[in-house]
Amino acid sequence: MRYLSIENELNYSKKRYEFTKEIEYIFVKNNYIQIKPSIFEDYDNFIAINKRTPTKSMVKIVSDKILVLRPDITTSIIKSLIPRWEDDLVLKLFYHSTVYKNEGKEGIKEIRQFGCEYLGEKSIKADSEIVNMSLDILKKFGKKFILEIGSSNYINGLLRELNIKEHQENKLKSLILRKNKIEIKDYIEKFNINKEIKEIIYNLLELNGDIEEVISKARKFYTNDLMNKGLEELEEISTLLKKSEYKKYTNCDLSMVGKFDYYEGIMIKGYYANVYKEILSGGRYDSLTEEFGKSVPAIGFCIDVDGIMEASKDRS
Ligand SMILES: N[C@@H](Cc1c[nH]c[nH+]1)C(=O)O
Repeated sequence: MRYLSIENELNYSKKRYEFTKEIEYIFVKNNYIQIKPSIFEDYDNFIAINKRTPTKSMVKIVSDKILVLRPDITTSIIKSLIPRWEDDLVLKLFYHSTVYKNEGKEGIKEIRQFGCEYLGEKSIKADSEIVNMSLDILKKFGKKFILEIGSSNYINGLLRELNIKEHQENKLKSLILRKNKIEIKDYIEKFNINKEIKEIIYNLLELNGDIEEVISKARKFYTNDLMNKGLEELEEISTLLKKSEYKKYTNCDLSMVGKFDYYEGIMIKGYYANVYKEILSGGRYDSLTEEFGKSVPAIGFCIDVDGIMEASKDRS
């Protein structure tokens, strides 16, 4: 961010400080404990787990081995806690930290994040708390917002049917992420894919809207076991939302692709009408914990602090 003057920069810092206190308050009120994640990640370990993160976007440091300045805080927390995990532990953690991204000519971007992780709780109780807390935060800082809900199980189950190579799947995911219908169609034309599956992929971007309607629309198409699991998880969330005043601020998007590959279950993304980018993102990621030796239920999300500040210009 470029400031006009020192005075402007200080005003911005002051405002950011006040905002961080307000966000912090929401986590503390819900019994989350603050932690300070490590700034460094082992480069090889990180890319082995997060295959879709472009290596050129990482800020590398050469010491005895190659390290990176953390591109993701969730990976860093899980790597540190899971090897010491004791059965039946339930932890609710939050952090206020920075992730680093190498943007080439534009330089290194420091992205200030707030985030939380709810670990050790498998049941819908955790999913529900995370969805509600993300909506509490979105509501606090702007008038027009939406929480999109997707399912990694649904989309991964669908892509599994294509039987394509990992790099081809990643390419397709990036086209879906950009919601580029024409390119998606052109790309899958090349493969020898069953007609029914092609039909779902062509219609994937339309599987978007009211959660109940989207689930029933998706059920009319072919589904495999993983896709069904995804729809069942969404049904649970949908049942909870029915009773909530927040339902009108939610939307289901079955074409949602997570920023990271570790999601396994529901995914969420939060947007404000007056900010062009995603402000909040997260989801369930139990499988990431298995990479570090133990299967622990895990769900969380992060918020872009500067994005929240931009959105709040519209705050009532
Ligand atoms: N670390 C994720 C957000 C998240 C937290 N917990 C789960 N997901 C991100 O940066 O987008």
